[in-house]
Formats: sequence, C-alpha cells, structure tokens
Amino acid sequence: MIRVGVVGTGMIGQDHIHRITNVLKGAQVTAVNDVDEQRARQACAKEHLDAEVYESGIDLIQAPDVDAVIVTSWGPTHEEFVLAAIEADKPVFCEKPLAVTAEGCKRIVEAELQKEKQYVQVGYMRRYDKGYKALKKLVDEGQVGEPLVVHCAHRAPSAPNFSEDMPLTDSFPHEIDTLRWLLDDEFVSAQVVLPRKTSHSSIQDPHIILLETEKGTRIDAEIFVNCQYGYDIHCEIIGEQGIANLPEPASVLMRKQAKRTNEILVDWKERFLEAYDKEIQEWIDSVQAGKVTGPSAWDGYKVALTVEACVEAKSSREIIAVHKQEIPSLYAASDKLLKE
Ligand SMILES: NC(=O)c1ccc[n+]([C@@H]2O[C@H](COP(=O)([O-])OP(=O)(O)OC[C@H]3O[C@@H](n4cnc5c(N)ncnc54)[C@H](O)[C@@H]3O)[C@@H](O)[C@H]2O)c1
Ligand SMILES: O[C@H]1[C@H](O)[C@@H](O)[C@H](O)[C@@H](O)[C@H]1O
Repeated sequence: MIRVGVVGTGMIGQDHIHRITNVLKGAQVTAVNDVDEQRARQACAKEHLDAEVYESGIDLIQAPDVDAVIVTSWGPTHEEFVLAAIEADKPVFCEKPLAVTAEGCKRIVEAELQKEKQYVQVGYMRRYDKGYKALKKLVDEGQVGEPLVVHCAHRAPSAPNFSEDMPLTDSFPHEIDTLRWLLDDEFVSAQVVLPRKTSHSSIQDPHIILLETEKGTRIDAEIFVNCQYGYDIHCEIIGEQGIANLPEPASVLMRKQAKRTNEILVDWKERFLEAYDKEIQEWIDSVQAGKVTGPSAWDGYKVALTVEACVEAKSSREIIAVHKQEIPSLYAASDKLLKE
C-alpha cells in the first residue's frame, strides 16, 4: 500500500481523496494538510479517514511515513511543494499548473535533471479520457492522414471567480497539453482574438486562440467559460484523408413534446470522471513500479511557455512566438518509452 499525503483539501483534493479511498487500488491517504486546518479535518471526516493532519505542507512532504505526495493546493503554491517532494526523493502528483510561471516550471525541471530522475506527474487528465485516447489512436494510425487543422471548444457554464486572463491560464492549458500529445507536435506561435464580450461576465469571455505548430498544423480554440448552457468540450481534427471528432459523452436521446433532446453535462468533474480515476490509478501503479509516467514536468513547462505566449498575444494583439526549447535527454528517453 502506497501511503499518500495530500496537500490542499479543497474541491479537487477531496475528489482525489475520495477516489483513492473508495474507487482505486494500491494506495491509502495517510496524511493531509490545508492552510485551512478545519477543511483538512472535514475532508478526513467525510471519508472516515484515519489520516494525520499536518500543520504545514512541507512537514507532510518530509514525514517518513508518507511515500508519495499529491499537490492540490492553489496554483501559486505548487512550485514550493513539488520542489520539496523532489528534494525529499518522493514521487509527486501535482494538479495543474505545475507552477504559475514558465520560470517556476523550469526550476522544477532543473531539480529533476539534477537528480537525474523524474518524480513529477502533472494533472492533465484528458490524456486518460477514453474519447481523446480513441482520437489519438486514429491520428497515430494515420486514419485521417496528416492533421492540417484542429477546431477546439472548451466551454463551462460559469466562472464567477475568474480574473481577466484565467480563461487562458486556467482553462486553456488543458487544450495545450492535450494537443501537443494528440498531434505529437510543438507550438511555434500564438495569437489571441477577442470577440464581442458576453454580458454574463465582467471579464473578456470568450477568447479565440490561434496556434501554429512546427509541422504547420493550425489550431483554433474557443474558450468560453460563461457559456451558460453546460460543460462542453469539442475537438475536431481535419486531416488530409478525413475528419475525426472527439466523441460526445453518452447520453439518452429523448423524443418528447415534438422535440428530440440529449442532456449536456454541466460539471467538469463528471465529464472527466473516468479520466481522473484512470489518471490517479496509473500514477499509483507507476509509484509502485518505481517509475513515474504520465504528463511530466517537461510537459508542464511546455504548457507554461505556451500560456505565457498566449497572455502576451492577448495584451499586444500580436502573433507571439512560443519559446523553443530542446528536450533534455531525461525526458526524451521516457517520451520514447511511453510511445513504444
Ligand atoms: N485537472 C483538473 O481538471 C482540475 C480541476 C480543478 C482544479 N484543478 C487544479 O487544482 C488546484 C486546486 O483547485 P481546487 O478547485 O480544488 O481549488 P480549491 O480552492 O477548492 O482548493 C484548494 C485548497 O488549497 C488550500 N491551500 C491554499 N494554499 C495552501 C497552502 N499553502 N498549503 C496547503 N493548502 C493550501 C486551500 O485552503 C483550499 O482548500 C488548482 O491548481 C486547480 O487549477 C485541476
Ligand atoms: O480548473 C478547472 C479545471 O481544470 C477544469 O477541468 C477546466 O475545464 C476549468 O476550465 C478549469 O478552470
């Protein structure tokens, strides 16, 4: 049994505690921490956990009876906790973002390079979603030919707590990671187009982001976080032989009162429920096997570089180059292994 310590017992921290305790195999949550100690205690009570509540995240990470760490605190605190886990020689699953700046992500990459070992998995769960996996298989097999254009949409019903750039820094990273993985390609430039604003929010919403990849594929993504109607994720790949669409979640088609209707999900937790389960189970398995897999610190860094280009593109209204970086051999080797 892997003894897991969770730093940050808010919404997704509690969600991961629940799945480790009730759904997944091979791990138990034995330690928790939150700046709001009451919340940490409530999270334990909710799952009837006999876990130790630590006063500080760093103490939890260093505790000898914690084998592996999950970081689900607020984004700006991730870097410190991930660095502490690497320092303590412990595998760490960090919810997105790996760090809030590309510089911060680079420090984490450098810490791993110094230890010549990967410790980090970043919480980009879409790679574990059945629909995205099917899409990737089809692209890898060349069934639609070379991808030329990708249309994406990431819509959420409302985001009352979002500040101005959060659609780019908080929501769009999921597309950034998924598309690098799906297309096996890197981004070279970003442009952000600002359409008419919805009256349902005070921030700019929606955004249209245009990305270009090294191979020349063009991506347009609509990020609309106050769309009102549901949580709705689309991805359509236009290839030279055909078109492939991300499957919609299964829902009953109903005929009633002269209408045909399908339900649309509203909660992101439900849309990617199975993907979160798979993601954390594979992380547990990889910790047991002594070899961390999944989205790496390098992937987290590449996402952050692309996010920074998007934020600059938004404020300057110009096309901004995404910084090119050579992949260090530590990550190139595990990337190759994962593909085999
Ligand atoms: N992969 C996904 O789809 C997904 C979904 C939701 C959230 N997230 C990410 O997970 C993280 C948490 O999001 P959330 O929605 O659960 O937020 P939340 O606000 O519900 O929970 C965060 C918790 O962290 C605690 N915290 C803050 N600073 C801390 C510190 N220094 N030490 C210990 N605890 C601290 C807060 O008190 C809070 O309880 C964010 O980075 C978010 O982007 C990812
Ligand atoms: O933090 C959340 C979470 O990562 C969701 O998966 C995403 O759809 C939201 O846009 C984001 O705000």
